[in-house]
Amino acid sequence: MSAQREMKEKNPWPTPVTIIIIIVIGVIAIVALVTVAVLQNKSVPQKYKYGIVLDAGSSHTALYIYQWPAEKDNNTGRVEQTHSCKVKGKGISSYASEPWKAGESLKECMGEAENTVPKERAHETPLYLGATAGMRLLDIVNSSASKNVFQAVEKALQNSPFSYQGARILSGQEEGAFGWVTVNYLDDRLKQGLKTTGALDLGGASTQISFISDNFDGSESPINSVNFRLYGNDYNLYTHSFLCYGKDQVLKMVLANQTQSGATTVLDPCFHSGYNETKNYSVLYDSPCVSGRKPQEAPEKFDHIGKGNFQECQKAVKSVFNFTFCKHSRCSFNGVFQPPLQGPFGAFSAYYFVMNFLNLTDTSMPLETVKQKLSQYCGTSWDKIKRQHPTVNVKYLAEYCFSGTYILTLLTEGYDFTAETYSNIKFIKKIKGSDAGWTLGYMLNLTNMIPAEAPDSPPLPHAGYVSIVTLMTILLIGLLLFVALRIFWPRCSKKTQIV
Ligand SMILES: O=P(O)(O)OP(=O)(O)OP(=O)(O)OC[C@H]1O[C@@H](n2cnc3c(O)ncnc32)[C@H](O)[C@@H]1O
Repeated sequence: MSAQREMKEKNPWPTPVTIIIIIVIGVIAIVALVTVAVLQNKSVPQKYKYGIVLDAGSSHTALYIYQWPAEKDNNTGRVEQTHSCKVKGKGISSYASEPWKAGESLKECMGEAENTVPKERAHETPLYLGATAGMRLLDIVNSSASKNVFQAVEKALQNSPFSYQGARILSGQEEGAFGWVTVNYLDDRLKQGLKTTGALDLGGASTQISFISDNFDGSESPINSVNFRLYGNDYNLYTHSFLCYGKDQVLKMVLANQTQSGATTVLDPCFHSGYNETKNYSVLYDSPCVSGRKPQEAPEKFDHIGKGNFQECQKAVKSVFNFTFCKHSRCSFNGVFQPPLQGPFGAFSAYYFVMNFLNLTDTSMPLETVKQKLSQYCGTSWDKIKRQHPTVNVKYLAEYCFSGTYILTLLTEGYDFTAETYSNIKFIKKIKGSDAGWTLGYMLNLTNMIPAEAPDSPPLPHAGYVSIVTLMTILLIGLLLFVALRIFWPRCSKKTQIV
């Protein structure tokens, strides 16, 4: 009896039971923590928000749908293109005489947008339409026709389930700057504050060049300067848009230069030998880029006959650039200021379509070789070209010699890329699944998706945080168990000895 009392005084708890309880609690805690960690890190179905931009270009309209993670609205989620749709037919500016058709033309792509954006998101999905050089030109020659086209387009878009935010003509400066934002956003250069890529955009009616130059602070030519503060970095961008220097308008200008005498036959070095089409003077001179030069005594039609000569084509193309006047320290052409070229460049839209067709996107190829290959292509007969490419749109096919020659002339003579700096250009269509062009930059700007300051980011990602808490708790429980065993185990041993 006294021995039993002594034992109870020395060892007041039922030691093995306590240990078992501690172990069970410890195991339950570990299982609970691991379960929480696993569940927290399990991917849940992503919810997205959407934005839609219609690019109403001179040659055609395209619709782009962008998406970004819904819970990352605070400017940290990545915006990506999820769908695009090419509107059938020509650009909206071609509907000047029957504006209602401009609205009608958008219906099919708007239908695709309704099928892509989840119904419950539609009412909060912003929808924008931006028109570029085609509408800029129409606005110059016939501003009331331009207004009518916009009215028709607005009517069609207002009837959509999306949150329509308006349709307007972008300035050339905006087109250049937003193209630059798109390229650098998609390359993750803005968020990380990396050196930026310049943007070269070739459309049907205008062309843009935009880049950051250490030698440009905007003071020499303020109209070419756009200032941005993005993710905490300041950018002073040089940008210029050349209206009428898109490839369709330059083709008109080159042909206009060759038809000044009002000839009935034009032997054109930029078209393949064997090419022969009868064309209308009125169609050739219907644009404000050439209309002032229409010969007075022009017949109704002319025979456009190909000669297929690259060197002569280069001369013909060069005639549309004016290098004779420059009131600045340096100019590209037509008296437009341009600082020295700097950095890598992404060249997209028609730059890519044309160079890709010609198999000339590899800019590590010496410039001379590129010219030789193009010269060979231009010298190929029209019959052979058609036979080699039976599925390619004949209008494009007939123009690739001219278009390639224009691109090389614009880059080298116009912008001053040399044999050395030509390799700084990369011909691109898409970056990480999104088309290169002004539309994404435009939407990012209008939805304030790029903050001026770098957003505060947590020191650890969520998964890392959960893992560390789990690890620390396991270590703590282990330590507790260890201490408990150290305290109680000797007593247990002693107890057996006593008993
Ligand atoms: O910016 P603007 O000047 O308004 O023009 P756009 O928006 O219509 O210009 P795009 O980038 O859509 O197209 C540029 C040009 O490339 C032409 N184009 C489109 N696809 C092409 C292809 O596969 N091959 C050759 N040319 C193509 C198109 O007709 C235009 O002349």
